[in-house]
Amino acid sequence: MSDDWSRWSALPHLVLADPDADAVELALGGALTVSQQPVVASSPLGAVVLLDEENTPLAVRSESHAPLEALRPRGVRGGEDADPRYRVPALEVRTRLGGRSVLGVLLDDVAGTDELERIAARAAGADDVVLLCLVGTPRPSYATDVSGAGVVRAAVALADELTRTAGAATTTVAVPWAAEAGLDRLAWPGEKAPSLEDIARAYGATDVLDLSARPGAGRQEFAEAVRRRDAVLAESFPAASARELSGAATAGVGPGAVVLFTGLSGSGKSTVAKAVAQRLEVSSARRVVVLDGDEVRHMLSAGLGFDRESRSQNVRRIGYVASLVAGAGGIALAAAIAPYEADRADVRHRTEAAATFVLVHVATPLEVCEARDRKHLYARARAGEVPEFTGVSAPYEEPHDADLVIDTTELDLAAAVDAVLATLRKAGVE
Ligand SMILES: Nc1ncnc2c1ncn2[C@@H]1O[C@H](COP(=O)(O)OS(=O)(=O)O)[C@@H](OP(=O)(O)O)[C@H]1O
Ligand SMILES: Nc1ncnc2c1ncn2[C@@H]1O[C@H](COP(=O)(O)OP(=O)(O)O)[C@@H](O)[C@H]1O
Repeated sequence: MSDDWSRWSALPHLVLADPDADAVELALGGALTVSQQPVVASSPLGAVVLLDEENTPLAVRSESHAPLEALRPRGVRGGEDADPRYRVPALEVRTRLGGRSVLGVLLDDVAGTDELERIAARAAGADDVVLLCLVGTPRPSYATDVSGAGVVRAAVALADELTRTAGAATTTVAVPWAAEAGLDRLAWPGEKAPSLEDIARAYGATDVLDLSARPGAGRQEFAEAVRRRDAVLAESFPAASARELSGAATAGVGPGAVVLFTGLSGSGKSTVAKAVAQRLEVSSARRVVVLDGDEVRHMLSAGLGFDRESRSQNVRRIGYVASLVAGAGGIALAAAIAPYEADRADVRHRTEAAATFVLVHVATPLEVCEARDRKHLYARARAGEVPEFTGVSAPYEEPHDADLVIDTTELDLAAAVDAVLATLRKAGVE
């Protein structure tokens, strides 16, 4: 990893769309050969710093065809699929399994019983099975209702069962790639793009079973059952009755909640919000949406700056969308600096008209946020390169109405998540 920020910060920056950021992570993890360094189609020639959509610097390329150099530990991005227990780089998995006979199974959806049987049959004689879950973007069109994190969770449970029944040690790995992103993205023009099988071999597989890119028999039956259910609801019930019936069968009843995480840049808002989302996906029947300030600024608030008026608009827009999600029964986890009391109050009032509002102050001290300086913004703000930077040259109005205050210096991530979930439960949201 290169820590020499002054060397690369002056280079042109390129924010990558998710499939390109996946390609970069795959390359940094050692899943591609040197000639298959990802192209990142729109990349300018020459030296460039590559960032993900959250503006986190991922890698630097010192000249057009030079290999990428990681700027993040192991090149791993954030996000709900990025649980470090499973998001292990190809090289590390390959090294761990070196010299053994390994069945690599490519999965991009939850496996059915029929697929489990195919894996067990093919695994006979193998020392190891690696379940390679393709968690990249976009999700395959037939499986968009299960998230990458969901596929990993189901595979972990499957791995335990396979280890017992097939007798081969089974591990699960989240692979930052989506078959639908197009393998051509992974090689320079004129170079040979790798196949999915090549990628599986880069993770140490000596035999490959590809179950991706098509729904299994059970999955097709399930889709058919859902279609039938929807048809019965439409034909045999008036709309209002159908809504109640399907709502009772699939989701939490009644309005949901907005959780607004406010605090300085680097305090831990996104990390805690995303971890809470991951836990709620398992424990709650409600749909969960994360609105991350940094990401929102690419779309909903594109073009807005960091002066008081722009921040105010940004936070109120986030609050508006979040309150719609909550009014529809979902849980919106919004992470934004939201430095002004008046804007936070606006979000509270808007939400409380239809749902529950919880304010979480992520009160990690400025010195700690500045020491973390994940995006090197504090250093640049101190150098006068980033004007109006919260905590340095722009104010942060401490909240007096927080439902929960957490300092991520004192609380580790799991404890912070527990505290947020307990606060939600206390507010009556499960
Ligand atoms: N001047 C200035 N001040 C504060 N932050 C800055 C600034 N310029 C860019 N950034 C980056 O933008 C992210 C904060 O955006 P938010 O939408 O959360 O801010 S706000 O609520 O509108 O104040 C923040 O991301 P996080 O670190 O995730 O908080 C910064 O990466
Ligand atoms: N207990 C903790 N909770 C959350 N983040 C933590 C914790 N300890 C260390 N960190 C680190 O602090 C940084 C917080 O960054 P981020 O979540 O993007 O903050 P924000 O969204 O507030 O800017 C991450 O690099 C994260 O790994």
